[in-house]
Amino acid sequence: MTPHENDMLLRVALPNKGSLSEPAISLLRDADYQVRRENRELFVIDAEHGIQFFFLRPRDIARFVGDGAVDLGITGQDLLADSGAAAEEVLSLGFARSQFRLAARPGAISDLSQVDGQRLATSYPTLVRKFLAEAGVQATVITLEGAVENAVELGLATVVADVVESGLSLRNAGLEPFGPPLLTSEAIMVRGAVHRHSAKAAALDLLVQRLQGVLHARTYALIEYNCPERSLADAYALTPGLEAPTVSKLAEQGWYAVRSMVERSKVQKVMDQLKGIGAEGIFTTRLDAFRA
Ligand SMILES: Nc1ncnc2c1ncn2[C@@H]1O[C@H](COP(=O)(O)OP(=O)(O)OP(=O)(O)O)[C@@H](O)[C@H]1O
Ligand SMILES: O=P(O)(O)OC[C@H]1O[C@H](OP(=O)(O)OP(=O)(O)O)[C@H](O)[C@@H]1O
Ligand SMILES: [Mg+2]
Repeated sequence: MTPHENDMLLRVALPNKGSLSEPAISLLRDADYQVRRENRELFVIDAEHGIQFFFLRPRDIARFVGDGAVDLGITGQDLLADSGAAAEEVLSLGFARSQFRLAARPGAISDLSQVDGQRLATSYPTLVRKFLAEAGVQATVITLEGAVENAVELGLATVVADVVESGLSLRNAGLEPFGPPLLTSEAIMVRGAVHRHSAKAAALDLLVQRLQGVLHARTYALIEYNCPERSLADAYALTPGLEAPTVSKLAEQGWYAVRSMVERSKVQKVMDQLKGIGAEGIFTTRLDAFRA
């Protein structure tokens, strides 16, 4: 492919390391895109789908999308907020879920107002400065690349503001979160201003549709059961599905077969409840792929 032909390709930025990288790549693989990196390539071309995938630092992705250097990218809501980029969120991806919290030594600081006049370490200075300004709190913000929790032990700061998932990193550093989370975050797909009628728009729409399908297939299972006529209304309420359950008459008088989508995380509970209203032969099937 010549450089000119590359101009026709949709440019998609993928995180090259960190918490977002592996799940982002496996999401695209599940949607049948060619994102295999053999030798640490900086980009790969999926010619079949008209896409050039760039592997970039997670922190730079929102900016590249906002600037129009790439058309689409996977990043985190917190990274997008910190970048200040004009990128539009198009899809939540359901991984890299975290909160962004303030933390300090237990007993030292327990309330946002006490942050006033303190030294605060973070890797998200723009996000933190905005939050502090809105809260009317003044603090000296110290920007670090990572391992922010160490800043207190090192005497660099009394407060940290960082990503918290399990809370283990904070506990290991002898720190405790306080105050409300600055935000909750998860991985997202962001887009810039792709022209609606360009060839790229079709590739973009297809990609978003496919990813939505994979996410749906990961979230839902198909549930099927036999239900006595008297319990049908209860059954619909328990398994409303995405639109409506499919119901067909069984050969046995007064019985119906019901098929519906159910959230995977709720399968066992829904089965208990279906049993409770007299349903029988209840089973679920995992979805490989899904399209609304
Ligand atoms: N431990 C974690 N659990 C869940 N999400 C996380 C975790 N650490 C970071 N994230 C999220 O991952 C996204 C990417 O952050 P980042 O690139 O800093 O990842 P990282 O795993 O911290 O990588 P690095 O090793 O480069 O610091 C952010 O949206 C952040 O909220
Ligand atoms: O609450 P936890 O489950 O412990 O996860 C949160 C930690 O994970 C990330 O750190 P990472 O390992 O990416 O190192 P970093 O601080 O250098 O980014 C994040 O920056 C927190 O430190
Ligand atoms: Mg990190």
